[in-house]
Amino acid sequence: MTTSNTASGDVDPAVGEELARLRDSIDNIDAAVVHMLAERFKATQQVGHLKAEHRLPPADPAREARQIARLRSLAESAKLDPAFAEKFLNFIIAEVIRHHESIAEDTGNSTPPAADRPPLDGTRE
Ligand SMILES: C=C(O[C@@H]1C=C(C(=O)O)C=C[C@H]1O)C(=O)O
Repeated sequence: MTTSNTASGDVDPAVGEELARLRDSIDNIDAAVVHMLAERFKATQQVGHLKAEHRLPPADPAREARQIARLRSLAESAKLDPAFAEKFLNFIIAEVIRHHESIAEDTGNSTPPAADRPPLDGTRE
């Protein structure tokens, strides 16, 4: 078996260089994720204000179901675990819904609990 550590306990310089190169790449990706999330939240904040203004409910479960199906499919194509992609999207959406609820409260336009909400596509049973 090859070892990447020297007798003194230091990491082999070649391994250290490879680790640093990979970590540079990870740092760039993390920065891109943060910037993309910031842009996404800017857009969802606008949706939150639009919904509050028009007394629409903060959450739209039908839209979420479509997004999850789409993201799972994209994840499969990209060889990313679809269950992880779904959990990640749900985590973000939960935060967005919290923002929308607080925008609605601040606007004085809170909507009734989910069971009493009309569907967003305009259909009523
Ligand atoms: C942003 C919206 O509001 C909520 C948040 C969503 C999201 O973060 O993608 C999707 C659906 C809604 O539950 C929306 O209705 O489009």
